[in-house]
Amino acid sequence: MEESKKQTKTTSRIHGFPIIGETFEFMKPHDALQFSTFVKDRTFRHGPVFRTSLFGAKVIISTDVELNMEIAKTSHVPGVTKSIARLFGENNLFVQSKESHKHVRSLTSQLLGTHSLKSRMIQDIDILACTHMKEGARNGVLDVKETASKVYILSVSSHALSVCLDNITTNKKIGGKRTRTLLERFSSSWFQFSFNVPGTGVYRMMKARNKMMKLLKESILKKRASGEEFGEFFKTIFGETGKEMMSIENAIEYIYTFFLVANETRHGFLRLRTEKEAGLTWEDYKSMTFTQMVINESLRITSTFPTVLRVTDHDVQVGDYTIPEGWTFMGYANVHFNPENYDDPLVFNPWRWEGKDLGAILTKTYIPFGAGARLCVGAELAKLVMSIFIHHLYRYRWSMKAETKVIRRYMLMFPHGCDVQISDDTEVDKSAYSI
Ligand code: HEM
Repeated sequence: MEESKKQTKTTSRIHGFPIIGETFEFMKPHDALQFSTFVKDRTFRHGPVFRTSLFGAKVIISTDVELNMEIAKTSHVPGVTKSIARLFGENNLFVQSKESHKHVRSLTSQLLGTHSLKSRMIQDIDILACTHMKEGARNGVLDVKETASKVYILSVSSHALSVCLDNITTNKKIGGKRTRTLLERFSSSWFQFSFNVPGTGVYRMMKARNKMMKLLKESILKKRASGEEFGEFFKTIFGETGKEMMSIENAIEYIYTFFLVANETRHGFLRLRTEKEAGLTWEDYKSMTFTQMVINESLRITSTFPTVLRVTDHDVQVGDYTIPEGWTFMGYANVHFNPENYDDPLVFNPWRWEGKDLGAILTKTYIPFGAGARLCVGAELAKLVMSIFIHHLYRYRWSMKAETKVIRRYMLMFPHGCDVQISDDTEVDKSAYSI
């Protein structure tokens, strides 16, 4: 059957130049709290589902909630650009096959699930957030994005990746500064055409990736050869019984995935330096009701990017729409901005969450972490880190710098950094502070 006949309700032709298609319009920076003009204009002209061509791929963009949910449930293949697929690697179990994906998701749930957060990670996150904020207050300035990224990567790494990180941060050939440079190569090249030729961002990114992978492999093999006992993370991924659940190559790509996702790849590493103080408990976290209302509202209103990203592996029929096999599908969370679901949807109003289930990461009208088989595996961790971060931040006097600007160019961007002025010169009665 011809494509045009198959797609009964999408626009009849793809616009833009050959190969490049509409990539440049799509990637134009826009206000982070608004949908891109690209999506708004085309939805207005062609309806909630339309076709386009981006980064050399045939793409369907949808703001139709039912279609988005159906694709999320029935399509397993992640919809990433070729440059991202290259970055994550061919052996990456998250993308290799349905079975390998199921396997790594189940491992990741053990590593980042509620039990692990509750029993171990909450304390590290608390210490890290507290330490970095104290240091920021001493210096009078705190880069919020960089600090949050450090908290993510270090809280995961202190249990999971410490073997590798130790080697990477102490490695003589590629010490701290070089490592940072390697990591900086990535984020700017995520959304690019996939030509891997010298001089391009993708080429530099792939070189950096190969160096990082080499270091990770060296670290694991060294640790194995030393006969030292592996920590819990490696016992989980390699299995306790000596029967390997994952090859070294797969394990390295798996670990590397977390470098990329948790770090968003452009921040340096700091070590845990403080002694454990009497920290937050799970009960404290669960009682931060207003903080969680703020987080839910922030995730609702900032979901101006596609949260369901797939390549269809079969024809999908929903109502009048038929999405043909092999197309990249980008599902936008328009449902967050529908006045039938949220009164005055463009207003930031945490109180709308009062009395709702604040722990839910997915409902019919709330999809900031995606849905279906590829629902974000870091969602619980993300919410915990954000809560603890806000909890500590509000113990200081702080204000955004006037020049700070947040834009979206598919990814969130902070062209003038994300610094806040911060000091503990405050008369607020901290003992009475509870959010
Ligand atoms: C506020 C923070 C975060 C947001 C809004 C977010 C959002 C998302 C979204 C929309 C997806 C795609 C789901 C789909 O296609 O249906 C996703 C997938 C994923 N996320 Fe997150 N994420 C966040 C934080 C994290 C963190 C902290 C980690 C790990 C440390 C993480 C790891 C992953 C992984 C591994 C996947 C792929 C899952 C799979 O393919 O099975 N995310 N995330």
